[in-house]
Amino acid sequence: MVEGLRMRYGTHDVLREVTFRARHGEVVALLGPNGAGKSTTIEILEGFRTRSAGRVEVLGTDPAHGDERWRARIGVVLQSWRDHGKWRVRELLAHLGTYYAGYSTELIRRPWETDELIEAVGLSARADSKIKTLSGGQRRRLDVAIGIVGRPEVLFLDEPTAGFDPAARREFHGLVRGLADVHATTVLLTTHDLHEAERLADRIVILAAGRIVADGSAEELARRMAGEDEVRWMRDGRRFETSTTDSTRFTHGLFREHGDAISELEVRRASLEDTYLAWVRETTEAVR
Ligand SMILES: Nc1ncnc2c1ncn2[C@@H]1O[C@H](COP(=O)(O)OP(=O)(O)OP(=O)(O)O)[C@@H](O)[C@H]1O
Repeated sequence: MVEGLRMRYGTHDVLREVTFRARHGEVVALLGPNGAGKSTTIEILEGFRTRSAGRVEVLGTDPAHGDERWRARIGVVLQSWRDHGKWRVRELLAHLGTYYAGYSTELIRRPWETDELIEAVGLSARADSKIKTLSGGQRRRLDVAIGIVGRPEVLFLDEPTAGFDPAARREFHGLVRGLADVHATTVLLTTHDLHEAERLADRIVILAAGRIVADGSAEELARRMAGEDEVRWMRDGRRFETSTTDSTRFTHGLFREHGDAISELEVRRASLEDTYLAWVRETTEAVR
């Protein structure tokens, strides 16, 4: 839960009145362009940054005052573990898991059993490999395994698929969906990619220039983001152009009125991406 969150660096407001909520077991994508404030938001929720104002709660606790028990319930996927190249996958995960052993609850046994975890992230074939020999995609899976070894109730992923090829991206989406659907993990991830957010998230929160521009399911946003189509045509040797939210109705009217006099009709539908980019542009210009 985030309410009226603000973050200021010096005189620069990076987050202004940011408010949103993630429900239990939901995948929420924080979507926005570079510099929108996504990482800042996620780092405040992880307890790694101190906010300037507003209310924030993760699992009922203010992250600024989260104790070890709270931290054991949170998973954070950081950048790759480059320092542990000589460790083997199973070895590292078993070792990191020991930190969580004292934090089991009646419902959740911590840590995740090492081989089960390795299988869940699709690394069984590499369980005995040294980390430095993993491919980029496999390394990212290991990063996720490290983030979830304590069976977190909430998982934070900051741009998890940056640098992935399309196949690796799709597999990764399956992994994240599985965590939410099978293990009821609440997931908050950041991305620049509208299509990724649409495919993966139950809810999309669009952030631009430190403000929330929109918040809803992909379908809700698609409905709200139905922007204006462009219609072009020729009549009596003249070129016409208009924008309309209902191009079908408009062209019906056009033919009813002018019939055969219409030629070279063109309809260009606004894509979700056009509207997303327009919203981001408007917000960014408004705060300048
Ligand atoms: N420690 C800091 N000191 C001053 N300004 C900062 C600091 N950290 C971030 N900023 C500024 O805050 C703004 C938001 O940055 P943030 O990293 O949260 O954006 P982002 O949406 O995650 O962007 P990206 O997609 O590029 O990672 C940027 O203008 C950035 O320059």
